[in-house]
Amino acid sequence: MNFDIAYGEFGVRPPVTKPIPEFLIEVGEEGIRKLIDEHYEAIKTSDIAHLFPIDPQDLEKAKKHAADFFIQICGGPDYFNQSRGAPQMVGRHARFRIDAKARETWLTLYIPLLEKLKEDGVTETSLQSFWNYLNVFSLWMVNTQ
Ligand code: HEM
Repeated sequence: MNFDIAYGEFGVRPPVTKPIPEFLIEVGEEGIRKLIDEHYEAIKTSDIAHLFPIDPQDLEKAKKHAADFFIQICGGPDYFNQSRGAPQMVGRHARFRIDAKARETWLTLYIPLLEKLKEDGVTETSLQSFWNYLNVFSLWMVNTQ
């Protein structure tokens, strides 16, 4: 697996490829919810913690919305559209100051979690595809220089 982080020019949104369907098939909806939960838990002690909700109830909501989105983008039911409406991810992130370093932290926190999924038997092809999606789409969320 290649968990290299791509760097782009500020304001440029490279084309994104969705994760392959095998990722959801192998990990399952509950597995994706667990992955997102662990990512948010890891964020709590990182240098991007200040961007995220402190209130436990708000944090649980944030986890649910994010997991709904990832299940949907991985080819599952459209939970996010049903509960939140059109994704409009760039717009939803606009009120947070996300710079290249914040994105790098956000992405890096996924690496040990994906490595753990590999140990659990998820194929490298699926994990690579999910990583590639995160790697490229997270560039879109960088809104601060
Ligand atoms: C692949 C890239 C990303 C995806 C798909 C993604 C997805 C999401 C989704 C679905 C939500 C919930 C939006 C809502 O329901 O209103 C969200 C919220 C949020 N995201 Fe991201 N995100 C990405 C990258 C990032 C990055 C790089 C950062 C910052 C380093 C970030 C910070 C946040 C914050 C602060 C929230 C608000 C949490 C809350 O209060 O609900 N995101 N993101």
